[in-house]
Amino acid sequence: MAPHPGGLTVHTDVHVDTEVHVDIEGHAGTGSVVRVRGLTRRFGGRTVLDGLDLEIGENEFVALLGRSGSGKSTLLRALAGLDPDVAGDGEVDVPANSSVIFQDARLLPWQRVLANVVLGASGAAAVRRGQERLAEVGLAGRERAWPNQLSGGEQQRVALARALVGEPRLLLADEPFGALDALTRIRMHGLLRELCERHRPAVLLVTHDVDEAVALADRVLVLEEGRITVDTPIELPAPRQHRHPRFLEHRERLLAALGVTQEPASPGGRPATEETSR
Ligand SMILES: Nc1ncnc2c1ncn2[C@@H]1O[C@H](COP(=O)(O)OP(=O)(O)OP(=O)(O)O)[C@@H](O)[C@H]1O
Repeated sequence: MAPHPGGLTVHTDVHVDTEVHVDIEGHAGTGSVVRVRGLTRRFGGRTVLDGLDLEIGENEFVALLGRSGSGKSTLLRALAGLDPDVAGDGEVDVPANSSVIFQDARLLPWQRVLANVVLGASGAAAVRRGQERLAEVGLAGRERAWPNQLSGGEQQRVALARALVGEPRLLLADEPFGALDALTRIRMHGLLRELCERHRPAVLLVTHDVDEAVALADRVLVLEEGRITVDTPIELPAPRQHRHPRFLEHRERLLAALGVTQEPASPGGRPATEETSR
């Protein structure tokens, strides 16, 4: 993919202990959408990110796992430019055209669904793009609804439509399906993959759900003690079946890396129909 034509360079040198460089630019020639070197984040005396390195390629779907409190959201916030206080002799390079989605949809309650998707943009082209994205997330015909007339899953679909309306090069997602019931979550997995295959952003998905990571990602990372300690490609035939032996192998290895001891597989456990359309 060609470098983003509207690439913009912003240097935010934050002098806390030392300095960190946050470059938001086109990355001509690097082949990476995200490039992080030596990122450190401290809260008081506690070091949460400790000289972390990370690279994400064009169109790559990366999932980030880690125990609770390991710093996943802290990393995502730093990449999203939402944390002015990152410190260290580090570099964070992310594209200017990035989007973020969170566990809660964060829609504006006083704006109708379509206005929430296009957020401030006006004109026929913006409206058409918004309508297209809404149709892609299965909400055609709901453009004039108010957010509180939608279910939690539908609101999250609107958030996804909004995140993709500007064709971002990078989509940052912080536990976007964490608040949804199991069935809705599986449907959203299929939808997210489909949309990512169509719009081709690079994705960093923060999740605590190992199955979600293995079902969706091209690569899974584990964050531990401030650094990426596991970086593993996931190669599985599509559609990904949760009961495929290689799915279970990845799952076991990642659970072990997270320090979770597995119970023996129960025959009546996960339904055989669970799959993700990728
Ligand atoms: N603004 C803040 N002030 C002080 N400490 C913070 C702040 N934000 C995060 N922390 C601390 O940094 C650590 C990492 O938090 P973070 O939310 O990044 O973890 P996480 O891996 O996303 O956790 P979870 O999976 O539970 O959401 C935690 O110990 C948290 O208490």
